[in-house]
Amino acid sequence: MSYTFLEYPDRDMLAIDLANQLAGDLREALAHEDRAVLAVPGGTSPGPVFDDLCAADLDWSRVDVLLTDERWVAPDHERSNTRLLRERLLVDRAAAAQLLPLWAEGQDCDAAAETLAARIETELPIAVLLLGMGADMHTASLFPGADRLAEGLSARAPILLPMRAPGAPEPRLTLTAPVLDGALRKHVLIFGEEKRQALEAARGKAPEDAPINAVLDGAKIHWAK
Ligand SMILES: O=C(O)[C@H](O)[C@@H](O)[C@H](O)[C@H](O)COP(=O)(O)O
Repeated sequence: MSYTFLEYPDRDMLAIDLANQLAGDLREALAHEDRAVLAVPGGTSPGPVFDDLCAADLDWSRVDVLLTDERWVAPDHERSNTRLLRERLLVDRAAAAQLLPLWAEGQDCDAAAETLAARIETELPIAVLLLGMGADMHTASLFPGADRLAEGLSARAPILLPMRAPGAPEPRLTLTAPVLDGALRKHVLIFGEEKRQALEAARGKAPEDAPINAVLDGAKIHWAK
C-alpha cells in the first residue's frame, strides 16, 4: 500500500490548493465521461475546501455530489452532513450539481440503505473522492468497534451500510470500503498533529483496527497543522 503525503504551510493554503486539485480532477473526469461523481465527507474539516471549490469554473451540471457518510439526523439538524453540503458546497457555480441523497425522510437508516444505494449504483465508480479521518483512524463511518465494520470492509460489501459505533453519537449510513477504495482519484484531508500521528500509528495495522488503511492505496493525503 502506498500513498503520497502533502504538507501545507497552513489550513487556508491547503484549502485553496486542495480545492484547485479537486476541480482539476473533476475537469479531467468530465473530459472523458458524460457525468462524474464527486464524493465528499462531512464533519468540520472540509468546510473551507467547499467554500473555495463551489466557485470552481467547470460544468457542474454534469457532476453528481455524494456524501461518503451521513449522520442519521434531519437535514436541518446542525450535525447533518447534507446541511453542510447545501450551505457550503452546493452554492455559487456548484449549485448546478446534482445531489445523490444519503437521507430519506420518515425512514430509519436500515430501511433507507437499499433504496438509496440503488440510485447511487447507477452512477459509480466515484470519479473524485475526498475523505476525512478521525483521530481513532475511522474514515467515512467505518469506525473501529462499529457493529457492522467487518461487513463494511468486506470485498463483497453492499454499496451502503447502516453503522452504529461507540465513537458516533447517532446512527450513520456509510459508503463501504470497496466503493470508497474503488474511486478513480482519492484525496484525504487531515488537520492537526493528533491526526498526523494517528495516520503514522495506522501503518501496518489491519483495517479492523485502522479502517483508514482500507482506502489509502494510491491516495493523496493533504495535511496542515
Ligand atoms: O460525518 C462525519 O463525521 C464524517 O464524514 C467523518 O468520517 C469525518 O470525516 C471524520 O470524523 C473527521 O471529522 P472532522 O473533520 O470533523 O475531524
